[in-house]
Amino acid sequence: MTATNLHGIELRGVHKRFGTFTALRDLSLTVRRGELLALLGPNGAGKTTAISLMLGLRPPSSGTVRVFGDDPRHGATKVRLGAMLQESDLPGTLRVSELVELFASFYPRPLSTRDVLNVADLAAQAGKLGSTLSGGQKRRLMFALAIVGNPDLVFLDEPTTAMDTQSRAAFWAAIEHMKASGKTIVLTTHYLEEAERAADRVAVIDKGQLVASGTPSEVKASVDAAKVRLRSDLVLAELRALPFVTRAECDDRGLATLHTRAPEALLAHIVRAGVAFKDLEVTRASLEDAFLSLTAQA
Ligand SMILES: Nc1ncnc2c1ncn2[C@@H]1O[C@H](COP(=O)(O)OP(=O)(O)OP(=O)(O)O)[C@@H](O)[C@H]1O
Repeated sequence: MTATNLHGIELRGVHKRFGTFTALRDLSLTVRRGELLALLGPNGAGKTTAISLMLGLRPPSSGTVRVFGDDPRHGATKVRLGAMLQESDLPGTLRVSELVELFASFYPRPLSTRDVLNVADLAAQAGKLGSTLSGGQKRRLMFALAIVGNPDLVFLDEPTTAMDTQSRAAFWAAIEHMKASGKTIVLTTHYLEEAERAADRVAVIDKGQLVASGTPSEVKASVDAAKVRLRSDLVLAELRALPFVTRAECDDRGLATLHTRAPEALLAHIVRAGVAFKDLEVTRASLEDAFLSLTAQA
């Protein structure tokens, strides 16, 4: 097996232009087999465009896209992929189970309709017409259609939008199950706490460019990852001069906020220097804080 084949997906120097507008700029990204990658970015960042390239729905303007070492537009690769896109029209005259069966017929080794309806929490709606489903049920149906072909690689574009708490829990349980069986999953979401919990790696795209990638912890550590709050006799200039401090503020009641990537080292220095302090509070950045900082949306 070559190094390329070890990758589920490999994008190299990908540009995608729509007329004069550049939606993706020099995007290089790999997704390893069996991992869950969360593609994050503000509205219009280029996430859906990137997914459409990985699915082979569109060619890149330049650069290369490989899925399981091959062009995703090849038929042999296509049948290994499943996708749940943001907008999809379905024939409203077919029942849920009929739609699942129809999609199953496109694939060489599909899952059983019964299993898929159970996994997607849709067993109770099996006899309903597609057009009569609620918004959340429609998302669950789209999920069912994405997985019925038993794909090795699944793309899920904002899968949990419109799902209620119970559907969301069922969805994440299904994802865990798919991960455990070795599937590769790429999803986009605006729910960063979900990405933080479920993703092996995240990639943050802003204005068509990759601005960060790595495990959620690595991405958090790439920004001012923690805030240390305390009261001391140090004045603002002294606080700012402390090692490991990237930024510092002080409110009018003397409570200082020190931004740092190394809260432990900063505190060790403060203690060693014999600085007296009280009201200590250390807060780690969430993935949401890192995202806002990376995409300058704060
Ligand atoms: N077919 C197209 N023709 C022209 N511009 C397009 C086309 N498809 C996408 N774009 C533009 O490319 C940019 C990226 O769009 P894309 O849908 O990939 O963003 P996104 O990150 O998925 O956003 P969202 O979070 O809102 O779904 C946007 O500015 C969009 O208007």
